Amino acid sequence: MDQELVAASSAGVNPIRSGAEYIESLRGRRLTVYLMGELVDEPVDHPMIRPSINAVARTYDLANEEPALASVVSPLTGADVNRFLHISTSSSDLVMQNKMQRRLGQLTGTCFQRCVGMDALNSLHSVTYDLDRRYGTHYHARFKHFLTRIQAMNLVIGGAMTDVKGDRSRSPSQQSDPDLFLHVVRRTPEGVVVRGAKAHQTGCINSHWLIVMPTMRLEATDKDYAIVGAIPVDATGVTYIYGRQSCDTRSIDGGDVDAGNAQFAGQEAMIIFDDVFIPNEHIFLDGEVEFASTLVERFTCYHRRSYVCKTGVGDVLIGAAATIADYNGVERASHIRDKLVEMTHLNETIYGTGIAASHQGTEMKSGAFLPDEMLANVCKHHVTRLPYEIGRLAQDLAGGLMVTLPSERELRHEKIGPIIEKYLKGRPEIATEDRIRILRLVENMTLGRNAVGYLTESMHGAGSPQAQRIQIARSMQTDFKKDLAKALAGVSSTTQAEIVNDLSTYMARVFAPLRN
Ligand SMILES: Cc1cc2nc3c(=O)[nH]c(=O)nc-3n(C[C@H](O)[C@H](O)[C@H](O)COP(=O)(O)OP(=O)(O)OC[C@H]3O[C@@H](n4cnc5c(N)ncnc54)[C@H](O)[C@@H]3O)c2cc1C
Repeated sequence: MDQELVAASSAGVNPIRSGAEYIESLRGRRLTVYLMGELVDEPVDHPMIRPSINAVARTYDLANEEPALASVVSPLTGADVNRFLHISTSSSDLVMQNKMQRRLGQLTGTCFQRCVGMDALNSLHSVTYDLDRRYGTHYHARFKHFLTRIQAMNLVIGGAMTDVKGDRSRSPSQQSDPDLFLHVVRRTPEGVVVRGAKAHQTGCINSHWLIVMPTMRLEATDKDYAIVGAIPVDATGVTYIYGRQSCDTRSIDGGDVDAGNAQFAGQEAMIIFDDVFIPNEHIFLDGEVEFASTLVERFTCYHRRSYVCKTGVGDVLIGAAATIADYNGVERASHIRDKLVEMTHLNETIYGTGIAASHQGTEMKSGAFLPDEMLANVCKHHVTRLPYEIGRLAQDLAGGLMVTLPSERELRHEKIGPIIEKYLKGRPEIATEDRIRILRLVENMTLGRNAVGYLTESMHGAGSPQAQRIQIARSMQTDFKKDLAKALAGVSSTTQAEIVNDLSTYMARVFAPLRN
């Protein structure tokens, strides 16, 4: 076995052959992991982390249970390797990746955390090759050597691309704090030292190695940010700050009902790289700024009338989305403004149908007025859909941080708090805590406790969507509409005047004279 690689990754001395062996390979690594304001002693045994480890373990077991689906003969080792570590060399390979992904989704019902790594490996294969051809460098051979060893040991790779990014309107070298994108701070003959932070990192604590990559197109002034390298998960200087997921503490409440899926879960954490050394043999791009975009491009791919109440809630959500765009420094971007216009358009569509239902109310014999039945049902039917789209757009504007933020305990933590303050900064003049508060509000309204009212209650309150469709079908006067069409097309002898005289039910309300 490759003792150097084993030592560097703290995995066992033999290749990992099963999910159980994979779980054992993660023990005793002495990672620095903060969760809910405390250092985690052994992530493998933590009840909030373990379901995510179980999901990765399933990728190993599937390779044994269905080898044709989840393993493949590697041209690098000549042996069977897990498909997540294989470089696709045919469209069939790519198709088989998708089939394996679909199956694992069926088996775990969650994110099994290995796709970013797989996609990073596949994109780096061609990027390092093209780099060498352009510059006469030797990245491709290095990369293949690294991958061969990873395949032989059957390890998990995490793909660390997304930087914390600070003010989104500024490039890496224009940020008020240079560490808001991972960059090289020192060079030695043996390698480079990097500093920065990567956000939303899927399965990073469950991996053996991380591959850090630039997150966006870079300019000549961003040369030190153009760095791709492999880092063992337990490298000196690496700290993990675990993300909170909505309802995550249900896994420590006892029982296995309320968690919904007690066995499997995803995992995201923020990774702090505090002067981490990468030796030359694990560097796959260094300074070739124009290849950053090549890498990124190759890597990358929503109550009837009274439910107008939801438009008030929607106003708050639109305000939160506009605020986070402001805090991120992107408020003037045309697509951000357009999404705010779209959110407002959808919100006012609910209001418009609701207020029209009331406006077109009819007097009952008691003297009381009844809202228009058709329009009230159309309003509620919109409510079963449009808040979801408004929420989707709010999540779009919020960014992924709303679901991967560390807890308030980390924010208040003596040691980790200042790191959170530094790395979760958006526009420099905005307090990090204010940015976090708005992101938590969007999370609360679209995924947390108040999503109960804004989303699921909108779906089912005052009747589930089908109840409105039945009412709409009853009032939609299709025969009247057919007659209109037939008269104009000349296939009927009924005149327009005769049809107009036949107005009834909903159409009678539509054309009723307005009363002052
Ligand atoms: C659950 C989850 C798992 C993830 N796993 C991984 C992982 O394993 N590895 C990894 O590297 N990344 C991972 N990501 C990160 C993912 O790629 C990012 O969330 C995504 O790229 C968006 O970045 P952001 O979250 O920083 O949002 P932001 O960049 O803050 O975007 C918020 C909004 O601002 C807009 N915006 C941003 N910048 C600009 C600009 N300059 N001009 C105009 N508009 C702009 C965006 O279009 C969006 O509408 C994960 C994310 C999530 C939510």
